[in-house]
Amino acid sequence: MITPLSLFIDSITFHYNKIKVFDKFSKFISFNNLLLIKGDIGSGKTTLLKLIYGYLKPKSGNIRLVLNDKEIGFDEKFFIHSNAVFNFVTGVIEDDLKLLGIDCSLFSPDIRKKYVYELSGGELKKLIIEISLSLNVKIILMDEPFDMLDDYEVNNLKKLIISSMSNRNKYFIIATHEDILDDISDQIIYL
Ligand SMILES: Nc1ncnc2c1ncn2[C@@H]1O[C@H](COP(=O)(O)OP(=O)(O)OP(=O)(O)O)[C@@H](O)[C@H]1O
Repeated sequence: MITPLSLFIDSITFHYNKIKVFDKFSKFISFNNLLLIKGDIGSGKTTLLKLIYGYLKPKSGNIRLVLNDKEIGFDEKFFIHSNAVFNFVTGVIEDDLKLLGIDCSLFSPDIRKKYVYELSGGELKKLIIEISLSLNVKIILMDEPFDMLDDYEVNNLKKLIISSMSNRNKYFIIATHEDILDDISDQIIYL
């Protein structure tokens, strides 16, 4: 049986210079597999995801993910950017796989020998999602995962998320303006 993951957002305030995104925002949510973050354009979905991951720090308040009474560490999470190019450090896919400590043979030479710029936006997004699933991390955070994917790929990605939730015991926190995952989510934060 899966153990619920708890997200504690305790009175956080965050702003970019003069743009205030969160003002003493609080939320406590416990979920089994999939938490969605939804809201209008510019409502703060990406910012909240980055705060949960730890890319950004709140100016005040605090934010924690807790599993089995233990706070989740930075190395137990993986963040997938809305523009997947930002997930690749070296630009050579094989070198990035090595950096992440991934067995390169899991990926075909046709893919791993390529440079990031040789893949389309959709191909790159699929690749980074496959990479994240092969990592030994519990929690995968995704920012707008369906951008740049066609209908066929959107459905494949949904199937991949469903199978990873049940077979690999992964937790997903996904910021999206799409409704495609609503029916399989445990909880939704609306901003
Ligand atoms: N690096 C930044 N510097 C300044 N302002 C920013 C920065 N990033 C985001 N913002 C502003 O913060 C607010 C929230 O942005 P955020 O990207 O979190 O929203 P979002 O809900 O993810 O938007 P979208 O649906 O368009 O992806 C917006 O008003 C945006 O203009």
